[in-house]
Amino acid sequence: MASSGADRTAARLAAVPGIRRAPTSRLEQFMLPRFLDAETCAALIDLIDSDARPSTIADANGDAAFRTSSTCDLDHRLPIVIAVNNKLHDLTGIPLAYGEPLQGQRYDIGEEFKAHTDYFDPHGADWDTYCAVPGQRSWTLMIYLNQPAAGGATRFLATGKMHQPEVGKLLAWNNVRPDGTINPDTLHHGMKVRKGRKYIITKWFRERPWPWAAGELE
Ligand SMILES: O=C(O)CCC(=O)C(=O)O
Ligand SMILES: [Fe+2]
Repeated sequence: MASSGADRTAARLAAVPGIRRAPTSRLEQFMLPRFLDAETCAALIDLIDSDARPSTIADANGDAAFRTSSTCDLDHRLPIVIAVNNKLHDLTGIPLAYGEPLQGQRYDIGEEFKAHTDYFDPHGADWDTYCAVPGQRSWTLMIYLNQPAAGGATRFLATGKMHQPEVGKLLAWNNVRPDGTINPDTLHHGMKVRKGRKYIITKWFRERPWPWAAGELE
């Protein structure tokens, strides 16, 4: 089977001018300021506001307050979404076919996404539903679209680092280890917004191609 190339993404990212790698061997994680320009971020915020629904999680854990944000499925046929997807593909070297549809997330005051990992539990009840075809998630690419007046940092528990939202800033991390097993050291917390609103977009790549309909990515 053709590989997604995700195992080469860390080396590729490490060579990007201005990128910073987390100084740890526990996970592959990077931060790149100003990956998207302010105009693109503002346009994405408008799209998210036009079509947001309550966020959900796989393998429900009984905590109704675990993820309290809103989610927007961004229409991949829109020119701006095509442009952002292409940029993420160029950055990671992972072909577009391996990406889930791009999503937007919005957090109002008091909303958060408690400490979690983005991979699916291979033994969890929802594995077949979400992973039978595309397989496990590999890389997460997350971009802050704005800077809320207070709160909304993303905290990685393995590094102790709190990443502050800034317009266009990108975070990237590999949810699996080089041997393909899940990496629990990717545990992270989208912390409560204290003032204002927080907007991000997220792109998750998979081990195998996403079941896009024929011609959908052209
Ligand atoms: O909002 C954040 O800072 C984190 C978001 C996140 O972890 C996710 O969407 O999986
Ligand atoms: Fe996450």
